[in-house]
Amino acid sequence: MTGRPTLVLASGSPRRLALLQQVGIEPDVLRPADVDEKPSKGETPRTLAKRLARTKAEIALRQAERDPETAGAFIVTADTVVAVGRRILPKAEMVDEAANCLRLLSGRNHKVFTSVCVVTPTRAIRQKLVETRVRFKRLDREELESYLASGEWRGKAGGYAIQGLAGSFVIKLIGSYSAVVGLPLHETVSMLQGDGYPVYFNWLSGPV
Ligand SMILES: Cc1cn([C@H]2C[C@H](O)[C@@H](COP(=O)(O)OP(=O)(O)OP(=O)(O)O)O2)c(=O)[nH]c1=O
Repeated sequence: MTGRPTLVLASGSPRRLALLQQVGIEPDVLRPADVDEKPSKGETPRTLAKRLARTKAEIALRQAERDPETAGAFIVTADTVVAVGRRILPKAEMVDEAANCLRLLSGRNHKVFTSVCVVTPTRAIRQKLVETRVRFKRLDREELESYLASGEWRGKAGGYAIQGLAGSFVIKLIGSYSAVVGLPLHETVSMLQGDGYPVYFNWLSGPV
């Protein structure tokens, strides 16, 4: 027993776990919620991020209620979508997809939409959407090829990870850095805290 409510992080993203841990929050259970991430016809990037974060929350809630360890637990889910205008970039799994993404992002502004849901012990679903504008430098062939060779783009929305090598591509960012990595920390913490999760509990025992 930890003396605090149970927290489920319904995500398979190691980045989301690391972000929560960065602010002293240690999920008790990691249980990814699998959803079909394909955009619906005509769906905007913003609507897609909101829909997927919410669907993950609904699935995670159903799973949580079937397990006595997690019934009534806090649940956190999120979804990150990268877009150039209305065009939604894929979560790059193949090198060609990543190359196409990076060519689109090179020398331009793009937007990263991250939506986060918190399911409360009373089973209310709170949700926020964070929009961040990112400007990339122009990437020449050598930069592009070296980045593709690094493999850091794999499994990342838009084919890059700002927390790694691609951090050097960013000229300007307006919004939330943590939201680009995958979880907006300010919004997540304020929702958890607003519903009574003791966010500062672990801070009291010194450096994390
Ligand atoms: C843009 C960007 C995305 N990403 C990652 C965060 C997410 O893991 C991923 C976006 O895909 P998501 O579908 O949001 O998340 P996921 O499938 O990886 O994890 P889960 O649904 O289980 O929570 O891209 C970075 O790590 N850095 C970045 O700079």
